[in-house]
Amino acid sequence: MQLSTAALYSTAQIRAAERQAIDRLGIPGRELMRRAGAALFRHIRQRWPEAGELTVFCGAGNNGGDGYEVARLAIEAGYRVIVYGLADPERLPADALSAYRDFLQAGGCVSGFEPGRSTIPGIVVDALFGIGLSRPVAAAYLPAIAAINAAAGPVVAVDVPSGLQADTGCIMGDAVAADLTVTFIGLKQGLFTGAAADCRGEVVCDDLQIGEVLEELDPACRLLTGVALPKRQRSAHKGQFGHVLLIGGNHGYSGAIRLAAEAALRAGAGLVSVATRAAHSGLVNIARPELMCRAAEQAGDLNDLLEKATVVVIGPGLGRDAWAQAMFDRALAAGKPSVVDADGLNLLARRNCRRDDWVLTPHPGEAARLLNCDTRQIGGDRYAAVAALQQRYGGVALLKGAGTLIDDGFKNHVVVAGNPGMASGGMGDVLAGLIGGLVAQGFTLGQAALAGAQLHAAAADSLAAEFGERGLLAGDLPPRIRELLNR
Ligand SMILES: NC(=O)C1=CN([C@@H]2O[C@H](COP(=O)(O)OP(=O)(O)OC[C@H]3O[C@@H](n4cnc5c(N)ncnc54)[C@H](O)[C@@H]3O)[C@@H](O)[C@H]2O)[C@H](O)CC1
Ligand SMILES: [K+]
Repeated sequence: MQLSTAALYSTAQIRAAERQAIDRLGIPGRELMRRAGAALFRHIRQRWPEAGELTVFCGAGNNGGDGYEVARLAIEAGYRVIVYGLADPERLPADALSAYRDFLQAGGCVSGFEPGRSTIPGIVVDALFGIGLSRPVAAAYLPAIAAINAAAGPVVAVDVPSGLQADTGCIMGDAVAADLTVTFIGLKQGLFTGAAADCRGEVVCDDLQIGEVLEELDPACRLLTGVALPKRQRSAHKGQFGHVLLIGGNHGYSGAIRLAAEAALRAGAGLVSVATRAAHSGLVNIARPELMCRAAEQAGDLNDLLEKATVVVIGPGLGRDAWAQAMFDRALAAGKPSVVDADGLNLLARRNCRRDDWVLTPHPGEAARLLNCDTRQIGGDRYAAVAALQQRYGGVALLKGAGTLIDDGFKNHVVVAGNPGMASGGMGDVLAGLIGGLVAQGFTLGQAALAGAQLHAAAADSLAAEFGERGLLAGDLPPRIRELLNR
């Protein structure tokens, strides 16, 4: 399996790279800032070649220094430039203070920002905060963020959209919604998960010519951008592609297990069996005769199915009643590689056991139950949450949501594909079945989770591009997944 990925870094790693560049390569911080300003201006001119006006909002740190740099370059290029200083420039840190003084030297001047009165013409540059934002944005800055978001012109975020925490992707009170983020040195992990999807716009990275320093760092995590599955041998037969057993579809939820089972088939599993309520066993394979369907009303009804299964997917439409508990306990006792989703996770939260041979696929609410915390805490730091899930329950933890995270205990990956059209019932069932179908074919749990999450989101993006996001149905995905995984 071929994965296409990009390195993502923590702010601590970016700062370490800056220090290395300064100490080991002998590149002064002020020079790095000059390069940052030049990169910013280059991207602005490339993207908006007709523009001639810039409004720059500068904060109290070196992010603000980058703002003064780009303002100076714009003045020197003949742009009309307005700069709003949200903090006293004379108290800027050294590199930024030097950039500010060069800006004045070039004929620039700083205005005070007056909400509702100050004009914001042309391209808007957000240089309020970068990687230095660590706590909720101070109230004095909120009107400026609101004004930037209300501006008519395109918004360019310097390094990180201000208000977005660069390690967690959490919005610290309010955040700039940028059309373009020009980030420096390396991609920050917080740009690609959680609420960052509403702030980052398009992201371009300029390494400030110190990329060599980053290469020595082990990236905090990796951005998954593509997956390619190996071609099949001509002599292959279905026995080589495993047998998925899906357990779920309690009263009122037969559709969930049906969606998961179809996804397992479309993933390429050799055989797919469904164990569900007797009342549903005749329904689930209507219009999908390839599915084998068995009534299971007590634990013993699973015995022979578990024996034959390569992988078990437990949870879609399972419910939490006595039947669900019996199915869950029996399935776990079989000790087969498993994908645990939906109510399977809610039952697991009651037991809190740890294994190495399962993939857990919670959404934030299920993750909160598994970690006995509040859903807000999950959103507050999704990276910490997925790591906590993996450490506590073992195996592979996959935390769904914008910027799905996958932690296999060794490496953390982020899936940047996906869109709000996926916020509809059954999407999780399809993902669970897809991952099960990939495990059945011999991919490791980690590979199946990564490829499943990527293919699932990429299929949703492909369909949304063709038909729009609203009205995208979980059942639309399996055929498109099949197309993508054969490319
Ligand atoms: N040579 C270099 O260091 C380079 C830095 N680059 C740019 O610098 C920023 C990081 O700068 P830093 O000064 O560390 O922090 P920030 O400017 O991001 O912001 C911190 C600044 O804002 C104040 N602050 C922090 N949190 C809050 C808050 N919640 N409310 C209000 N004010 C807050 C804090 O006191 C500081 O004054 C990096 O992102 C790059 O843009 C260059 O790009 C490369 C060279
Ligand atoms: K910024």
